Amino acid sequence: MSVLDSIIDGVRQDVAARQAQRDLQAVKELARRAPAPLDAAAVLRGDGISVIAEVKRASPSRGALADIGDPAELAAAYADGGAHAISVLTEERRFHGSLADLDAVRRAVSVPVLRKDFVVGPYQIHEARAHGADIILLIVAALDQSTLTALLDRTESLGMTALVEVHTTEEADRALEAGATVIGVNARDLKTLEVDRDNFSRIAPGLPPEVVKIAESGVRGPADLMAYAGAGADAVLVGEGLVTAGDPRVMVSDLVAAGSHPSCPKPAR
Ligand SMILES: O=C(O)c1ccccc1NCC(=O)[C@H](O)[C@H](O)COP(=O)(O)O
Repeated sequence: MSVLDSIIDGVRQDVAARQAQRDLQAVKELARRAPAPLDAAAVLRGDGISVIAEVKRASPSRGALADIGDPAELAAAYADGGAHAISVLTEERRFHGSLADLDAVRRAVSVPVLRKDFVVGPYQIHEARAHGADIILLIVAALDQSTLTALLDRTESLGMTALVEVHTTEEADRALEAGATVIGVNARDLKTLEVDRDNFSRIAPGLPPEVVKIAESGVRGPADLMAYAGAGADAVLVGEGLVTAGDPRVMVSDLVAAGSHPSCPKPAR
């Protein structure tokens, strides 16, 4: 079984357990009562290269990454450093995340918040909204085409932004066919877990100019952000580099400064 398949297997079990406690209608009702979502796509396509800073406790490739302490404090430090959005891993078994982390981060920051998980059905989208998320991750490799399209439509019907993640040009074509307007190219191969930053420059130039392009994984400092910017990124998503940094606020601030420097390339629209 591949790493992705085994993660999805656990996620399906965990979603079923939560749904047995609180059914879809109840979660939809909580989502309806949540404050309106922020326009994350507008934030991410703004001036300069946007930085999405991730609350990431552990990963399948590295195991435990850092004792991040209070996720609210970490997220507040990211926002203080100028992060344009915060990503929160909520998958429990391999990333040690939780919906409690999402709640804590939502309360701590006013920038858009991404629920980063392995979405397999509509329940998790309403759940994300109920917990205050503005953005949801949809991984093309984990979804058949009709499910991807239905989940994208469901996300947009709730006023949220779907970040559709691809790893290959074929997946990018599927994302576009489904109607994705915000596409993340992940440098981490989901089979080998190897990070290849050049994956972005192989795929992003083939995406339409109006699509918001996010370079995911492998950013360890401003030079990586600049390289992604040169290949057409509107935004970068950074996890491990930040949670293992001595001072995450300073590292975010260095990334934001690099991404807004006049010498930093920005995609022409
Ligand atoms: O991080 C992993 O090991 C991983 C393994 C399998 C599926 C997804 C995985 N990571 C999720 C992500 O996409 C990253 O958390 C995100 O892009 C940030 O990457 P990084 O800055 O390299 O931590």
